[in-house]
Amino acid sequence: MGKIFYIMGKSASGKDRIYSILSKDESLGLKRLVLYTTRPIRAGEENGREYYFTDENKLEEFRKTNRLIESRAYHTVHGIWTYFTADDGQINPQGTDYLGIGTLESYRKMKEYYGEETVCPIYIQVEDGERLQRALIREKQQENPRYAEMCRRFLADQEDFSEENILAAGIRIRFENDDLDNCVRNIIKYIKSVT
Ligand SMILES: Nc1ncnc2c1ncn2[C@@H]1O[C@H](COP(=O)(O)OP(=O)(O)OP(=O)(O)O)[C@@H](O)[C@H]1O
Repeated sequence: MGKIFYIMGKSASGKDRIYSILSKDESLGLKRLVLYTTRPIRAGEENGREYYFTDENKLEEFRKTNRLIESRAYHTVHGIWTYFTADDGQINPQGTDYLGIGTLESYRKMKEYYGEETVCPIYIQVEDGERLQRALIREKQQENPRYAEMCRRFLADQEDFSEENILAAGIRIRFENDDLDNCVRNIIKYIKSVT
């Protein structure tokens, strides 16, 4: 049985960067699990790489056909953005290992759907001040920086990823992303230890 390695962490903790490095590592051979979102595509993103950028109609289609594994709606300053995982045929954890990104809540639903032994959490953490600084630098590089949304996410993460919620989700191991290379090395070691 293959594993689904599931990356989680607060905003700007480095999930996308780490995901990108791990997905390219041939020695791991992880297949990318691409989620769906209704949020607008950001500069530098590509449809089908970070996410499938889609709309509410597609979400409803998956819901009606019972193929919606999990969905979460964020009430952003730009309207409601929904992120979701759908059983669209891309996941067949028989021998293949997958790599995905999600939240604590979606991790819980993934465990319900695929079984606890299949879904392995990779929780990334960064000191708050450093993380906010990285978020701001990243936002400034956008064509239309969304500073209010950045702040909203920073505050929302404090609750969503409270210590209580992290422990309740059953997350026991955490990977510190102060130095990216070192963090990735530790994650690779972990992945190889469970596959
Ligand atoms: N170890 C590191 N040192 C310095 N900068 C980093 C490090 N890791 C990631 N970054 C940078 O921090 C920013 C946030 O990283 P990234 O976009 O990967 O975070 P994320 O967790 O995917 O965020 P979000 O959930 O908001 O999309 C990026 O500009 C990234 O290049």
